[in-house]
Parts: sequence; C-alpha cells; structure tokens
Amino acid sequence: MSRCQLYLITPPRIDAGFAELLDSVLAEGVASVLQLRLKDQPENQLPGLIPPLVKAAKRHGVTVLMNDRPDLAVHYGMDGVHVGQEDAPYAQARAAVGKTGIVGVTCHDSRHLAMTAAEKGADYVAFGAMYPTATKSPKASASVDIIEWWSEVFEVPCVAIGGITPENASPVIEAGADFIAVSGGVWNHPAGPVEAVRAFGALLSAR
Ligand SMILES: Cc1ncc(COP(=O)(O)OP(=O)(O)O)c(N)n1
Ligand SMILES: Cc1nc(C(=O)O)sc1CCOP(=O)(O)O
Ligand SMILES: [Mg+2]
Repeated sequence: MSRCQLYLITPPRIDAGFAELLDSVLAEGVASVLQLRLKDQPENQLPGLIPPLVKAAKRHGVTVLMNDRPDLAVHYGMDGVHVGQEDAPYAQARAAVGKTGIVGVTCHDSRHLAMTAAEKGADYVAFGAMYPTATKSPKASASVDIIEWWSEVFEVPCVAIGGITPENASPVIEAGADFIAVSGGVWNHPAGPVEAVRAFGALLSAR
C-alpha cells in the first residue's frame, strides 16, 4: 500500500503576499499536490496572482492543478485540473489537458459517480465531505467506509476532502486514502500554516 500524501488547496481568496506564505509551506516538503481554488477571486486579478503560485509549486516539485477551469490550467502551464459534477464534463477537461495531464473528479459520497469517473479515465476520484467544513457548504457527507471500499477494490487513487485537520485526519488515512485534500486545516490552523503542514507531515510519515 502506498503512503497517503497531502494535497493542499489554496484559500478561496488570496492577496499578492500569499505566494511567499505558500512558498514557505511548500518548502516543508510535505504537500505533493497543490490545487488553486480561487473561487472568490475576481477574474481580473488571476493573471497577476496565478503565475507566482505555479512557479512556487514547480520550484518545490509539487504537482499543480487548477480548480474548475481546464482553460486556465492549460494557459498557465499547470499539470491538470479538478472538476466537479457541475463543472466542465470529464471529456472536455481531458481534451484540454491532454493524455498526460491530470484530471480529478469530485464524486461526493457516490460509488456510482466514482466508478463512472474511473471508467472514463479520471486520474483520481474525490470523496467528501469527510467532516464539517467552513470552506464551503458541501453537497454530501462521506464516511471512511467509502474510502475503505474504494481503496480495497480499485487501483485509481482516491482523495478524501472536507474539514480534514491534523487532529482528525488519522481515521481517513487509516481507511486507505491516497491523498488527504486540505484547505482550512492548513491556512486557518491555530498554530499557523507552517506548523500545520509539519503536523500533517508527522502524521503521514508515521505510517
Ligand atoms: C480534491 C477535490 N475534491 C473535491 C473538490 C470539490 O469540487 P467541486 O465539487 O467542483 O466544488 P468546488 O471546489 O468547485 O467548490 C475539490 N475542489 N477538490
Ligand atoms: C472544496 C471542497 N469540496 C468538498 C467536497 O466535499 O467535495 S469539501 C471542500 C472544502 C475543502 O476545504 P477544507 O479542507 O477547508 O474543508
Ligand atoms: Mg468545481
């Protein structure tokens, strides 16, 4: 069984200083994937904000994915895109990022959605929300059972998302998640983002 990895998600809105904070967080060497999820950012600010984030990810050897927008993933030279059930359809995302690009798909708490996404060729399926979260109003809540089932039956990696913190991540990791996707559990951690990723690092390397 491969070790669970940290999949970091940006806050929904950032300022120009965020790239420096991100750099210090990625320098800890804990996160292996970064998703740019700038849901609350005015579109006209994206050209100024995205390139330094992509550069920071590449500098630290971190895979960088765009949320929702295959077009932006391609435009800014990212590794791929994450799409939800109401975003660009899988085929459109795949056509944009190509065979070697990464396409991840939200599957909520649905085995059916996950099997469909995997059959189409998704690089990973995401289940959530595992815990209550202040980052968004999730469509569903998922239990560790679906993570356990998926990881026992399928080869396609699974991501667990929603309300995950260093304090509550253990059952999700033990269930077999290939990745834990985290936003607030890093950026809003009371000890600060760098301490939070260190805590995730300690958890993940203990297994
Ligand atoms: C890794 C990961 N999993 C799930 C989501 C949620 O995507 P979606 O359902 O499209 O919701 P928004 O993120 O667009 O609000 C995700 N972003 N990343
Ligand atoms: C973006 C997102 N998608 C979810 C899903 O259930 O599909 S939960 C979620 C929020 C992730 O942020 P945090 O780590 O702060 O809870
Ligand atoms: Mg989406």
